[in-house]
Amino acid sequence: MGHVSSSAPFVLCQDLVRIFAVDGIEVQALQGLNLRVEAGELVAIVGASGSGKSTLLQILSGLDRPTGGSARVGETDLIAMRGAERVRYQRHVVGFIWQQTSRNLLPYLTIAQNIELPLQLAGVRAAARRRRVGELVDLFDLGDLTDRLPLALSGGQQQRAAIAVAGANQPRLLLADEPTGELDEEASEGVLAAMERANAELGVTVIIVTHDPAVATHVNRTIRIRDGRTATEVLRRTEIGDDGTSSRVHEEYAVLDRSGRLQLPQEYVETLGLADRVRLDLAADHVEVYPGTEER
Ligand SMILES: Nc1ncnc2c1ncn2[C@@H]1O[C@H](COP(=O)(O)OP(=O)(O)OP(=O)(O)O)[C@@H](O)[C@H]1O
Repeated sequence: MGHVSSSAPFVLCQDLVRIFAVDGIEVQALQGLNLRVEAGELVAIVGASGSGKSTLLQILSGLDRPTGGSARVGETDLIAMRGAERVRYQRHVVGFIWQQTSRNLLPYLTIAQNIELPLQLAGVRAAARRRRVGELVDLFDLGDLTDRLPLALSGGQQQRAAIAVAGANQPRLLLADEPTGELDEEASEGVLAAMERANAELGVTVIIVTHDPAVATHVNRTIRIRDGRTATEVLRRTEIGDDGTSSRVHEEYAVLDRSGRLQLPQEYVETLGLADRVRLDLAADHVEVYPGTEER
């Protein structure tokens, strides 16, 4: 295994390719995707249906293996890892929250028992388990719900409990696939706030895959995937105006891959009717892109 410099990001995917073969037909779910996430970040991954978001999460969770490229989380090489290391990775490094609320919790265990189970499986002693369950119940406002079965909870409450379960063993990376997909707006807000709390209080790096535009206000970086590649990123930061008031500013960036490739936003392409080839001009401090066929 190669040496990892201390400046490497916590999550690093390079040129990730995932090809599925169905009935002899190949589907390229990921076509050279690049992703960097620093330790402690809270990011969202958005993109149209079929753009490869779930495929990426399956690879990061250790459930699936890419066809090509490299993927690393902390010290773990997700492509090289084998049996025992894969199990250790899934139990201790990543936590996962599914869209289907019913898939995250065992229906015949109470909320407290659900949170305790991963601790039991990890061999945590009874006293420490009780203490940890108490902390998670407080952190995610589950106090009145601990003795209930999952089906006696609302969808939003179930997802908050799912975050507590996923965070029980102090994972370093929390992955959520459409965690608000089955929820109304108010319940979604509660779940996204709980993801923020997990990030801030448990210090876990969080990646949320979603269609939900509301997520943008809860994260500092939104990564848009198109056709299995990273297309653009929106960074959110606080700007202090001349009058001293602060406001949140969103800035959109196109992502340049290691080979210098870039996806232009679809609306630019359509507005200027760009197709096949474009003409590039290098100016002193920027690059200009012109429709290739037009006489100028
Ligand atoms: N196990 C599989 N077998 C065959 N094809 C697959 C498999 N998983 C995903 N695909 C295909 O790969 C592409 C990307 O799928 P993926 O589920 O990653 O997209 P997505 O962005 O998560 O979409 P959605 O938002 O609808 O969940 C799609 O064309 C999909 O049909």
